[in-house]
Amino acid sequence: MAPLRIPPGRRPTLSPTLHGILTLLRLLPRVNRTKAVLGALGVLVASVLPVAVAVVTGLLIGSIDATLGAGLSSPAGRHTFVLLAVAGCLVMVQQTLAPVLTTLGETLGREVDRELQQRVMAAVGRPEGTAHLTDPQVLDALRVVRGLGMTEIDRPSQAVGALAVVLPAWLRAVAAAVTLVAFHWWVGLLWLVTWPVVVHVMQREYFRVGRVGQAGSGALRQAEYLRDVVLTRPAAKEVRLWGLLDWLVARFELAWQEATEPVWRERRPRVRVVLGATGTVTLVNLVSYAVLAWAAVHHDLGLGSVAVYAQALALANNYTAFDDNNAYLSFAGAAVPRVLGLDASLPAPAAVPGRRPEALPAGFPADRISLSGVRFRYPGTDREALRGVDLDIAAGRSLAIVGDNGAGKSSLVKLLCGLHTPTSGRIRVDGQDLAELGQEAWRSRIGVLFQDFARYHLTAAENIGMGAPQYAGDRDRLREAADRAGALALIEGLPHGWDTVLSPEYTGGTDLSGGQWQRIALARALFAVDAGARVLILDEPTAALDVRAEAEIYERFLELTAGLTTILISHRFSTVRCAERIIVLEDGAVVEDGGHDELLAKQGRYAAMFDLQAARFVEPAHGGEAVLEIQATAEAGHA
Ligand SMILES: Nc1ncnc2c1ncn2[C@@H]1O[C@H](COP(=O)(O)OP(=O)(O)OP(=O)(O)O)[C@@H](O)[C@H]1O
Repeated sequence: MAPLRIPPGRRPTLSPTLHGILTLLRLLPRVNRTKAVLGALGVLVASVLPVAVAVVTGLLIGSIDATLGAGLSSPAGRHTFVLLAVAGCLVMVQQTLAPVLTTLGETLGREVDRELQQRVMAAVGRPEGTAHLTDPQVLDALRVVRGLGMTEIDRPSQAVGALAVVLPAWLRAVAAAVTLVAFHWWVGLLWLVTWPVVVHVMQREYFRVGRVGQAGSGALRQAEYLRDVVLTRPAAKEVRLWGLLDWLVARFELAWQEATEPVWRERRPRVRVVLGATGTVTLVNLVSYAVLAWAAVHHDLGLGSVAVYAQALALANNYTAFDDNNAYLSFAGAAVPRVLGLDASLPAPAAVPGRRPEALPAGFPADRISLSGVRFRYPGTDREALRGVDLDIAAGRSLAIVGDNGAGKSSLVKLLCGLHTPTSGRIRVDGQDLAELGQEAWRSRIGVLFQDFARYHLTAAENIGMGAPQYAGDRDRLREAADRAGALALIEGLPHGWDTVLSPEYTGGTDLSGGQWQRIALARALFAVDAGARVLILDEPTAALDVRAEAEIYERFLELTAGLTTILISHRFSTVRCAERIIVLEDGAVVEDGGHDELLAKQGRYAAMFDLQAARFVEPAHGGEAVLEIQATAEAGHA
């Protein structure tokens, strides 16, 4: 099926920014009509008010001369007082309106975020196929929606942007306050004290709200996860097959509300603080304007001075504490220490006591890897994944680990790779404690194919080259590793060969089958071996391979692993039996240890598992004879 294309739509005749603003404005009444109407009225009043203040202030200045001539109780004097009262009222309304408008904009903005995400989820879920989920144009559009999460306001970059606006405003206000000191020292001082206090109170309030928002980030992440289940490929087939779309959209809304409700609940008491803060500013304004008027009326000031101080007062009011930028500053302020705290709590390798980061000798490990009394519990869990493992792994030999699901096989591998440290017990490599080896040097000695290996949305060359980035540009080495993993023909047959991006989500990219991906991942591990790794760890290396590929690996196992310390994990006994030595892990402990024939002869756990698997390949005769057939196969296996 051809990928869907987003229709280009009507070409905007206006600038893209203006076009976007108009589109958003059209959307607002559909999201919340009441808030949209209130917002429109608020914007109108807030735009007109400063003009009105300027006009009234001008009239006020102009009226003073007449008042001076006719006296305070004359009609001209009363006119001046009326103008003064009107100017004061207008400033008061202006100050109160700003935070109300900010809050309204924020709440409406959140609703727009939710609405857009729900719309996109519904749209992306609508087509029967999934091809559009690999269309770069569609994905580019989806990425914009992904950026609509609440975490946007936690971004330090927002704080930087806010500083660029807030700092000049603060400085202007300080300069204005200093100018007012020349009028009356205490008026200037009043402004110099009032605004920092108001800013501090408001910042504390924003910070508190920001922290509440961050506390809900778990629920928000779940909302984002549910949204992404619909928007991305991995679950796209199941979403359609089981008709999950409506359920996912409803669950998204629940999680979204769970994340955002506490924030809005917490914001309510803020009204008290906001009113207190704006009330204080209003009072300081009233006192300042009254003193200024008094001075003007009593000839203490010339007209020019009055105008200057009046402008200074207006400027002092620019020292804003209530707008979005202030909120961004404090929300990001709450996020930054959190990030720094996390950074500080994760020690750099050099901080591990006793670690010797020096290079390892060539051929390391040359003797053995020894585990003694190794116990391991994943952080935050009660159950032990490994319960006292004692094991000597001879260098240059192959060891297979078998066991039921959850027995601890992959956990053991993670410990050997140094990705986790044992809760107790020790791992030594050629006699040196693994914890004290330089981790970078140790990991360069390991080539690993994880069970859940990564499928990088990068080129075939990069996917393999990542096994040893220092040689990633060496095509001959890459070819050799790919050849040994049985991936060379596959790569050379790709549309752009080695430069093909292994993801259909990019132009010219392509996806691979599970088995093909496994060959790429095996090539990556072998590439690391070619670059000097001496330990090869293969966790389920043939699980997704076809019969022929598996047989190939089986036949070439000795050649592939020659001279290496190989640790093989597999549920496929045809692969396991290639290893020179096999251990059985059960519930986090080694319960059997020996060669394939030895363990079969033992008739223990290994033999039982082997027999069970071998029996599946035997055509059962009819009814009760099947059991006899299994037994016969088991015996044949032992022979
Ligand atoms: N990241 C993790 N966090 C917490 N517990 C984990 C984690 N990974 C594994 N476990 C638990 O540790 C135990 C051992 O898991 P492990 O993956 O080592 O088993 P396994 O033998 O490799 O299983 P399988 O054959 O299914 O791959 C299991 O009980 C599992 O639930």
